[in-house]
Amino acid sequence: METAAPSAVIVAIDGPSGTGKSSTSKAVAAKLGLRYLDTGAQYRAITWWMITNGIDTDDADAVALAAGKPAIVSGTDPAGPTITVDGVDASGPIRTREVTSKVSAVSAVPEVRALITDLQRSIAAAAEGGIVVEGRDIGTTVLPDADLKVFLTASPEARAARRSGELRGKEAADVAATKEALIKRDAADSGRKTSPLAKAADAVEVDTTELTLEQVIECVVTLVEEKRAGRK
Ligand SMILES: Nc1ncnc2c1ncn2[C@@H]1O[C@H](COP(=O)(O)OP(=O)(O)OP(=O)(O)O)[C@@H](O)[C@H]1O
Ligand SMILES: Nc1ccn([C@H]2C[C@H](O)[C@@H](COP(=O)(O)O)O2)c(=O)n1
Repeated sequence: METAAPSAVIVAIDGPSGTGKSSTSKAVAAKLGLRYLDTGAQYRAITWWMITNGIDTDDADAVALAAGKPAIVSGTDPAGPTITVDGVDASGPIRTREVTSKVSAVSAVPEVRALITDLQRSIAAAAEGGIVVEGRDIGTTVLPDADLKVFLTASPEARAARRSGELRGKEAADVAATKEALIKRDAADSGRKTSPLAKAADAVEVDTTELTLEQVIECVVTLVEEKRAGRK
């Protein structure tokens, strides 16, 4: 595995869905002048490609056979991260309900994980000034030598309320449905055989349930600065 330049700081942020990984990672990267990689977006992108190309996402053999076909490219500017599939902007389509409901099945296929993991490692290695990479298996599998590993958690109620807050004008009943959907997705992501959602043994766990987003960002910035100071 290639490694980034010695001065670069590599930060791995993992955790279940809705714990604040993307918001925190983007803000930390922007504050510290680091690149930013949303690995969930890559799994969503390959899932979207499977759907639009008529591949049955529950057929692991078919998904494995097609996995190498799409070209997925991630832009790592924290002020405007991008994702394209075969040159087409996929940032909108990857956030649909259909993709969200199918992404756990596609991301559980070992051939998909092998390809996307290689892509993630090459992006991290190319980030000369350092990078914040967020996902489910970054600290355990993708970048086990990361300088700092953070595992974000939050109660299912807090996560569902946060997600429902994004859906303007919806009924309160959506909070219950959202909570059920995220618990189901976490169970699938934690239960798969290949690099499941898990906290690395050396990760710092941060429970964000009672914290504002700004407090979480400040906490992670401090952890990165402490690591940097320790390396001098
Ligand atoms: N500490 C917090 N307090 C309140 N709201 C928060 C907090 N952290 C994140 N949020 C909000 O919760 C929502 C989900 O956050 P975000 O997308 O960053 O989570 P995530 O862990 O990346 O989710 P996923 O894994 O599903 O992509 C966003 O609307 C975000 O603004
Ligand atoms: N490192 C990763 C990142 C994501 N996934 C899978 C599992 C998630 O349910 C899905 C979407 O991620 P999100 O956009 O919600 O962060 O992608 C994974 O398996 N490994």
